[in-house]
Order: sequence, then structure tokens, then C-alpha cells
Amino acid sequence: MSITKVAVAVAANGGYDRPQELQAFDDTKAGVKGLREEVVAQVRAAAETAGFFQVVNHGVPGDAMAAMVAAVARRKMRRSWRDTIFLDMEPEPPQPEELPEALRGVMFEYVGAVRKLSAWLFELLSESLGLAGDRLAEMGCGESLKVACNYYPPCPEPHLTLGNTKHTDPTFLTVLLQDAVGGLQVLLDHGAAGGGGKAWVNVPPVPGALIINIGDLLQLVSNGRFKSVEHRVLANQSVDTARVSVASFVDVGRSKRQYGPIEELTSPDGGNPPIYRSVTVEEFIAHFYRKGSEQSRPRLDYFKLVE
Ligand SMILES: O=C(O)CCC(=O)C(=O)O
Ligand SMILES: [Fe+2]
Repeated sequence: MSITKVAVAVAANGGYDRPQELQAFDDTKAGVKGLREEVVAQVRAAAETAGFFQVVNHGVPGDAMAAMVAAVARRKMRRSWRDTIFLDMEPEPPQPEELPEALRGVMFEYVGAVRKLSAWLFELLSESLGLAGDRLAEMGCGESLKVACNYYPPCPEPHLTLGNTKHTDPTFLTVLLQDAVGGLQVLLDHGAAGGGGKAWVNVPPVPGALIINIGDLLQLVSNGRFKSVEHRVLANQSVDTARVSVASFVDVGRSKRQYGPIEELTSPDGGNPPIYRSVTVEEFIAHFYRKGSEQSRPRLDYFKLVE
């Protein structure tokens, strides 16, 4: 698999006032060592700042992406400005008949391709932390996969509500497929050049691309180097077209295992102590669902060792 373009929502000088253009890599150099290093550097830059990037030539078949979007769009449920169906796909895949009928034909193919992509991304992310390529996979990062199929009907008064309120993803990594409607926004620092403060930045639909974002647990194990960044979805402003997205949450399977900052990334006696304590996934999720856990402070702060 080769990524020939990586879009990184980071501008120069550490500020992110505007998303950078898609960075094009020369296809003919795919596989050359220098290209991999360049991709690893791009992934590192994105993961350490915006926490979001888009990938194309990712190995997930375009037909499967289109079929997923069409299947979710067919469900047409209108209970709220978002209707989500959650499917637990790994480590224990459901029987086909347990899936909504519209998704049955494509779900397993799509999920298989997303798992391959995420295994490859974990390699790049490990390398971009200066670790062996299999370090994150070894920790069981890709064992669990939950898929949220989101359906956002057109909203007559979109300025009064949101499609999806501000949040970070409580997982390791999210692979997000969005259709062409748009509305996803990420909360980024302006940087010193932009006068400080934060601003909502659109994550524009790019045909054929998948959005990758860092989740809370990857921020924790990377000792805060990778950023799990807040995002939201505006209410659908279109008059007659529903917006569809499919979020694949890639996570750890074993809920009793402890996860803390990776040892090689910290130097307790030097200038780089662990900033989070170890947690079990069970404990982390319990905190996630605790009422008010995300009112004002980032959820991960709860597990911080140092202020
Ligand atoms: O619909 C989207 O684009 C984003 C959805 C999302 O952030 C989520 O399901 O966690
Ligand atoms: Fe999300």
C-alpha cells in the first residue's frame, strides 16, 4: 500500500490558521525509502498538532466507500439532526443477519480494508514516534473496531443546533469516511502568528479521501505528543440532501489491560516525565460516560500526573 498524498491541516510556524494544501508526492517514487520518511514526517507533523489528516490511495476500495455511504443514506431515519447506528465489528464480528440489511453486502469488505489501513497507519505512527514499526500493534491497538454510521438529515434551522456536539474520540484512532456535503470542523490553535486563541476549521470533503484522527488513548500512550483534538459537525445546511459519515473507531480489545505513556517516550529522571498515569480501558470508558466529565476540561486531564 502506498499513500501518495497526505493532507495535513497544519500551516507553517506552528500555527494552523489555514489548512495546508494537499501535499502531492511523486507516484513514481512510491516505495523509495525517502518517500516513506517523508510520509512518516507528514504523519508526525499532523498527529502532533492538528490531530487530523486526510489520506488518499489508502487501499480502501472506492466502490466499497461509495456503497457504505449509499447504504447509510438509504436508512432515512429522522429522529434528530443525527441518527447513528453503532456496530461492533471486531474482535467478535457479528453474523451477517445481525447487520442492517442495507449494510450486509459491503460491511465486511469495508471493515477488512479499514483494518488493513489502520495496521499500516499504526506502523507509520510508531515510526513517527521513533519506535519500532510494530510497537503500537504489539500493544493491541488495533484489536477492536466499532463502526458508527451517522446520518444527518437536512436541518431547516441549522444555525440553532449542531449535527454532532464538540468532542474528542475516546479511542486510539478514527478512520472517518464523509460524503461530499461537508460540515465537519476541528478546533485548532491559531498559533502566535494568528493572535493566539482557537478557531473552528473546516475539514473539507476530498473525493476518495479518508480522514484520520488521533483518539484520546493514543494521546495518552504517546505521553501527549500526539493530539486528540476536539471536533464537531455543523447541522446539515443543505435543503434536500442528507449528510452521511462512517466513523471506524480503532481501539484496544482487552478492557482490563493497563495503558500508560510508552516507556521509551519518557525519561522519568530527565526532562520528560510521564504526564499521564496508567489506566485500564474499562476505567477510561467509565470516566467517559461519567456525567459532566467533559464539561470544561479535556477529558484526559483527569488522568494527568502533573499539571
Ligand atoms: O460525522 C462526522 O464527520 C464526524 C463524526 C464524529 O466525530 C464521530 O462519530 O465521532
Ligand atoms: Fe468524533
